[in-house]
Amino acid sequence: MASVQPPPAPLAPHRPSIAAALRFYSPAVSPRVSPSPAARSRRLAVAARAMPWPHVLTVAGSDSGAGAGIQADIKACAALGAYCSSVITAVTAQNTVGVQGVHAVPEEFVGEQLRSVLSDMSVDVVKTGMLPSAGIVKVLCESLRKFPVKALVVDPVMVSTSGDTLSGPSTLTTYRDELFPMADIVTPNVKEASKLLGDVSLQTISDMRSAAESIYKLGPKYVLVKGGDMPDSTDAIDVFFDGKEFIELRGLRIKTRNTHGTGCTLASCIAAELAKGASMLHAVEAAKKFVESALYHSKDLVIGNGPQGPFDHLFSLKSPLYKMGSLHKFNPDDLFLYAVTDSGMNKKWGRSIEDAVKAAIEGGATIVQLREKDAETREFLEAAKTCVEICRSSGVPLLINDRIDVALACNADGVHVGQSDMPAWEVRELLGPGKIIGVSCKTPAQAEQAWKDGADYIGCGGVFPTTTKANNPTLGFEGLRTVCFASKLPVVAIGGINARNAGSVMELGLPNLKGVAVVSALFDRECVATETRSLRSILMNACSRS
Ligand SMILES: Nc1ncnc2c1ncn2[C@@H]1O[C@H](COP(=O)(O)OP(=O)(O)OP(=O)(O)O)[C@@H](O)[C@H]1O
Ligand SMILES: Cc1ncc(CO)c(N)n1
Ligand SMILES: [Mg+2]
Repeated sequence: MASVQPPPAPLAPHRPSIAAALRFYSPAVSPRVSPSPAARSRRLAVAARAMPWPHVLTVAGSDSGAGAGIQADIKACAALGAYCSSVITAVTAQNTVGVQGVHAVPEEFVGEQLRSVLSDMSVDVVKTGMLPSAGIVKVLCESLRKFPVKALVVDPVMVSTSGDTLSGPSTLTTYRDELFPMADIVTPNVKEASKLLGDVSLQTISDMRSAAESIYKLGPKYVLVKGGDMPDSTDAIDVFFDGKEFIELRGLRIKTRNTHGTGCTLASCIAAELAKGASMLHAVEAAKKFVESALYHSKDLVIGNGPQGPFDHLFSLKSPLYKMGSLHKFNPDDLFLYAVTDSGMNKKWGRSIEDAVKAAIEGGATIVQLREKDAETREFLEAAKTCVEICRSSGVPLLINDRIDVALACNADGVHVGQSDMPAWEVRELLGPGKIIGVSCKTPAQAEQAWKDGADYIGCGGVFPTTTKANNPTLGFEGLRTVCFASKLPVVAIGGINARNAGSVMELGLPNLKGVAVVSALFDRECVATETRSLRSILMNACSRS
C-alpha cells in the first residue's frame, strides 16, 4: 500500500527571543547573574552622582482641563528640566468655564502616596498646590518632618480664578500655624493674601507690600504676593519680600484669555529652579519670566469655550527659534555707552570684529551692536557667535543691526532696526518678549510707533553730521530734545558723537536720554579700548554736572 506522506511542516519563521534581542541592544545586561540588592543600590548611587536630575514633588489637585493643578506642575517642571513626581490630593472636574466638581482624596491615601515617593526617590523640593482639607495639610507636615527636603514652596491655593472654592476656610489655621513656618516661600495671589489675613482689602502695590510683611511674620523665609489679578494694572507686578527688603517684580501684562494655571506654573517653576540650585530671588525671577514668555507664545491659542483657557508650557518645543536660556532683562542704563561696530573701519585698522568688541568692553562699553552692513553672512554669523560669548561673559548685552536671522542664529540679546528694516512688532513676534529691540527714530510719531510695537528703546539721530550714514538728515539738539520729550521709551543719542561733543549731549539733561551711541569715535581709531575709556569718563563727568 502506498503510504501517503504528510506534507512537510512549514519552517517556523526565525524570531530571536526578546531576551536575545535585549542582549543584542544592551550587551551589559547579563541574564545569568542578577546583582545583589546592595550592589544594585551602590550602582544606582553611583549613577545618581553622575547624572543628578533635579526633582520636584508636587502635592496638589488634578485639573481635568489640564491647565492648572498637577498637570500644569508637571509640564512646568518638564519645560525647565526638572523631574516632577506627584501626590494627588483631590480630583477636580474642571474646564475653561470653571470648576464643576471636587473629589478629595482620603487623608490616609495622601499619606500613602507621600510615603511612596519620599521614602524611595530623592526629592529636592516639595511644591504644594490645592490642599483641600486641614487633615491633608497635617498629613503633609508630618511627612515633611519625617522626610525633610531642601526646600518647600507653598502656593496657598484657595479659590480658582473662576471664583470656585478649592480649599475652605477650615484649612486657613492649619496653613498659618503648621505649614507656613516650614515653608521657604509662600506665593499667594491678592485674593488669597487677603483671605489669609482676615479679608483685608488689597488694592494697591503698597497694600501688597503690607500683606507680604504680615504673611512673612507667619514664618516662611520669603513671601511673593502675586499681582496677576490686580485690577487696572498695565504691568503684571508681584511683590517679593525677604524679611528686610521689598522687590517689585514687573513683567509685561500679556493680553490673552489664556491665563488659567499661571499661579501653579509660577510656583512649580520656582521649585524647579530651586531644585537646580538657584537662589530664591533668581528662582522667582526666572519663574516669572517663564510665565510671561509662555503666556506670550500662547496668547492666540484657543481651547474650550469658557473665559479662561490654558497656555502652552512647552512652547519652546514648537519654536526652536526661541531659546530659553538667553533671556536678558533689559536695563535702560545699559544704553550709557553704546558701541556700534563698523566692518569698514575694522578692516581699515586691521582688526577682527571680535577684537573690536573685546576692546570696547575692556574700555567700558555698556552695550554693543554689530552693524556689519557688507559682511558675508556665514563669516558674520561665526564672528557674532564669538561676540555673544565675549559679551555674555562680561554681562554686556549684544545686539545685531537689522539681521534678525543672524540674531536668532547666534542667540544674541536683541536687534536694532531702522525705519526701513522689518517693523519692530514683527521683530517682536519672531524674537519673543525676552529679547531687546531698539528702533531708530527721528520724530515723535516714530517714537510713539516704536513704543506701540513693543520696542525697548529708541536711537535718536543724527544729532551731529556723520560720515557713517549717507543721506542722514541732522536733527541737532532741538530735534533730539523734541523726540526725548515725546518718547515713552528710553533714548540713546546717535550720529557724529565723539569725545569733543558727547559731554554737551549728556549735559542737556533731557528726559529719557540714557546715553550715547558711537561708531567712528571708537572704531575709527587706533586704540579702541583707550578711546572707549576716555569717552566713558567724559560721559560720567557730564552726568555728574547735569
Ligand atoms: N496677563 C498676564 N501677563 C503676564 N503675567 C501674568 C499675567 N497674569 C498673571 N501673570 C503673572 O503670573 C504669575 C501668577 O500670578 P496670578 O496672580 O495670576 O496667580 P494665581 O491667581 O494664583 O493664578 P491661577 O490663575 O493659577 O489661580 C504672576 O507672576 C503674575 O504676575
Ligand atoms: C486643581 C487645581 N489646582 C489649582 C488651581 C488654581 O489655579 C486650579 N484651578 N485647580
Ligand atoms: Mg490669576
